[in-house]
Amino acid sequence: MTSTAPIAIIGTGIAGLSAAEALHAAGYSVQLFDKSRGSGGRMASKRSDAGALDLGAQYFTARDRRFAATVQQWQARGWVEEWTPSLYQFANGTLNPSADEQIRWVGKPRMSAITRAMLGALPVKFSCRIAEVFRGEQHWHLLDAEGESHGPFSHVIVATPAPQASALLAAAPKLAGTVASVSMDPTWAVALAFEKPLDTPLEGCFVQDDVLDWTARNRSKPGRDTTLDTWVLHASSSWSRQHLDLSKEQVIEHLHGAFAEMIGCAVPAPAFSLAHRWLYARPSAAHQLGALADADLGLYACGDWCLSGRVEGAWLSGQEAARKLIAHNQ
Ligand SMILES: Cc1cc2nc3c(=O)[nH]c(=O)nc-3n(C[C@H](O)[C@H](O)[C@H](O)COP(=O)(O)OP(=O)(O)OC[C@H]3O[C@@H](n4cnc5c(N)ncnc54)[C@H](O)[C@@H]3O)c2cc1C
Ligand SMILES: NC(=O)C1=CC=CN([C@@H]2O[C@H](COP(=O)(O)OP(=O)(O)OC[C@H]3O[C@@H](n4cnc5c(N)ncnc54)[C@H](O)[C@@H]3O)[C@@H](O)[C@H]2O)C1
Repeated sequence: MTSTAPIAIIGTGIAGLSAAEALHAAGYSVQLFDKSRGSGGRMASKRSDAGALDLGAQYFTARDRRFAATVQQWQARGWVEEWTPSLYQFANGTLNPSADEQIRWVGKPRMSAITRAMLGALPVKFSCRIAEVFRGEQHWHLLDAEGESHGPFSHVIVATPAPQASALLAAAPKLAGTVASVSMDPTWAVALAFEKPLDTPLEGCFVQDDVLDWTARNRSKPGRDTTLDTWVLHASSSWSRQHLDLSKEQVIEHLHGAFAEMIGCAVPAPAFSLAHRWLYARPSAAHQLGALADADLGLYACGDWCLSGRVEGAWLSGQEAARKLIAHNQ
């Protein structure tokens, strides 16, 4: 397809932005869309009375050579820093230190700093939920939830969680079928902030119990607001699924209780609390899809669900979508 129309990218999480960066660097023009008010998706940070809180991705590792090289560049630009928490694990009702040698990265001063910087000056429309992707005679067009049409576009990259991608890929039934077979698990996240620091050295903890999966001292990450002692708690996938429709107040109460039982020090009532439900937090299983493409049509899909369900997998999937698109147009 020869065209000077831009490429539409739906989703400004790390996968969509990874694809956007690669395409922009190769000389293509892109137009991004996101239903949210800002970029980041599951790497977004919530601004709150207790400062910015990382409610989704907590840190990320870089095991792939290409991703590791990119993270080095991010570090050189001041977008990320190593986080070296005092790590614990909680299993069989016992809390134990669990230090390791793994390098863990976080965005600085908040997780969303990475996608904010990647977005730079690329054209984007926020608060724009795309409801339909359809093809005209020569080009693609997008219809948003308000009924407004966007286009023309030469290609479309769908970079949303799999369950949100199915409907957008209806023009390519094979891709839509593959996406429909990917299921994703929810995660309830709760943030608690205490006036007085809790009397514990713990800064990150892998939890194996019925309710929790993970807890972290948000303010132990580099560059965070330290006025209050802020904590982020993640419920396990199974608990989250079983309690999907609980009110936020009830979720806070349950997770606060489980946290107090686990942490081994006095936990007062928090000065501040909030809950957030991630409906599509992580793929139920890892896949080896790379990125999906119907290159003849010009429709692509990428996201963490194509690979590992982690920040690294999402970034790699975005790179793969861009690579496939560029290769087909050479
Ligand atoms: C609670 C939680 C904890 C996690 N912890 C870690 C961790 O510690 N380490 C790690 O490596 N990974 C972690 N992850 C996973 C990591 O956050 C994801 O793998 C990664 O951020 C996914 O990026 P993505 O670009 O594929 O998708 P997303 O970040 O979900 O981006 C998709 C974007 O598409 C937008 N969108 C969706 N539908 C539409 C539509 N119709 N129109 C317009 N826009 C739309 C969304 O608003 C969103 O911005 C965690 C995730 C969660 C939820
Ligand atoms: N809650 C959600 O919705 C999540 C969605 C997607 C990912 N989530 C968590 O992200 C991290 C990232 O995984 P990783 O990059 O492979 O990191 P890791 O630090 O290597 O941890 C992987 C896994 O190994 C166990 N583990 C690692 N280090 C220790 C340790 N020092 N002590 C005990 N156990 C350790 C632990 O089970 C880790 O989960 C990962 O945590 C995803 O769960 C959440």
